[in-house]
Amino acid sequence: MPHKANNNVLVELTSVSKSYGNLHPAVNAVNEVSFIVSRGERVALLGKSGSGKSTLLNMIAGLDRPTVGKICVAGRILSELSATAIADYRRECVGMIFQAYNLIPWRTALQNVELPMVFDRREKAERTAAAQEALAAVGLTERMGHRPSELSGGEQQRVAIARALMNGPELLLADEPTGNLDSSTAEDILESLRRFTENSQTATILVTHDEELAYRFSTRVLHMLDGRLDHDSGVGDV
Ligand SMILES: Nc1ncnc2c1ncn2[C@@H]1O[C@H](COP(=O)(O)OP(=O)(O)OP(=O)(O)O)[C@@H](O)[C@H]1O
Repeated sequence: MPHKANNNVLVELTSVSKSYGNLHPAVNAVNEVSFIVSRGERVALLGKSGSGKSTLLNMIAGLDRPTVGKICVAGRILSELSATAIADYRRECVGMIFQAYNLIPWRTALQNVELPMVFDRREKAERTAAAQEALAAVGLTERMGHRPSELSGGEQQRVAIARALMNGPELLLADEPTGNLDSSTAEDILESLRRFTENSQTATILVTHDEELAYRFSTRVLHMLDGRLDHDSGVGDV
């Protein structure tokens, strides 16, 4: 029977490994990892410090390349893309959020959110309106003119979410996004991320070492251990 393509598959990793062979002894940060993420899923990558979570996320983001193995996202095989095509992939397909927010300190919230649209064909006024709408969606209408140092940690992370969603990504990647936040602010942030996957054409992969958070947030938890995928549990399986 001919193989039937599953249009729901957004991310597919096949035997992905990453080693830092120039070090002695060589470090196998990620070892033979394979998994599929379908549209509509919220997946947590859970593991202890050093288990390879960030390395894996960065490879899916196109920030780093596997030593061996294949990563396919939204029909693009990342290892076959040129540097320009990887930049297009990152801009068109991926939104990324980090624990440290990574906002530009001398720019306002609005300017930070407008930033990913610099290559956009839209008029400046249209881009500003889109950024205002994104900030309103995360509840920051009153804070648009503030710089990061004038915002709380939770507000800064919401600006980072608005920025990550600005180009309409299919895949949202979040690396310990609530690591610096108190629990109630963290819950607000997770709620914003959950809303993203309400549109079933998208998916989120969230890296965390916090087991409770992983199960609370996601529909599926991938356990990493020493660079390997230890097990894969649907929420409700445990
Ligand atoms: N650029 C690098 N050069 C050499 N080794 C690296 C590099 N980046 C990561 N590693 C090593 O790869 C392994 C996995 O690191 P990684 O940051 O992916 O783990 P992690 O699970 O995200 O950890 P944490 O939760 O502490 O961020 C670690 O042993 C780390 O020391």
